[in-house]
Amino acid sequence: MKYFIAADHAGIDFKAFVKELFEKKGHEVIDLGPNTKDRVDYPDFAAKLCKEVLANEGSKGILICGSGIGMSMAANKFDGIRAALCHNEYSAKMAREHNDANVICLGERVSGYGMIEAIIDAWDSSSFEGGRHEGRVEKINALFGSCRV
Ligand SMILES: O=C(CO)[C@H](O)[C@H](O)[C@H](O)COP(=O)(O)O
Repeated sequence: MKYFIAADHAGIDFKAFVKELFEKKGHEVIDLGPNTKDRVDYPDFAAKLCKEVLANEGSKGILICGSGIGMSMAANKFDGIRAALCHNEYSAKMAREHNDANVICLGERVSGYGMIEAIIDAWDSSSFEGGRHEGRVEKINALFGSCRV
C-alpha cells in the first residue's frame, strides 16, 4: 500500500517513528514534510496530503499534529477523504472496518509511543467490511462533498 505522511511542528517527532512502523509492515511511505520543528499551520499540510491521496488512487494518508484534531477537521473538508482521529486501537479498527477511512490522524501530545504502535497495528490489520456500511460511506460522499482538487 502507498501511504503519504505529513505533520505540523507538534507532530514532527512522531512522523519519523510512524513512517518506520508503516515501512516495517511493508508499505511505501512518502514524507510530505515538514522537516524542521519551525512552527507551521496544520491546514497547509493536511491539504498537501489530501491532494496526493486523491490523486493517487488506492493510496492512504497519515496526518499528525498535537491533538490530531486540527488535521482531521481540515482533511475531512476534502470530498473523498475520510479522515479518522484515532487515540486508541478500537477507533483505528472501526475507522477501517466500518468507515473505510483513508486517512488516519494521530495526536503526538495525546498518545505515547506504545499506544501509537498499537493503533497502527489495529489499523493495519483491519479492512473495510462493506455490507451495511457501504451505503453509509457512499452517503458521506453524496451528501457532504466540499473541497475538490
Ligand atoms: O490543531 C491542533 C489542535 O486541535 C493541533 O494539535 C496543533 O498541532 C496545535 O494547535 C499546535 O499548537 P501550538 O501551540 O501552535 O504548538
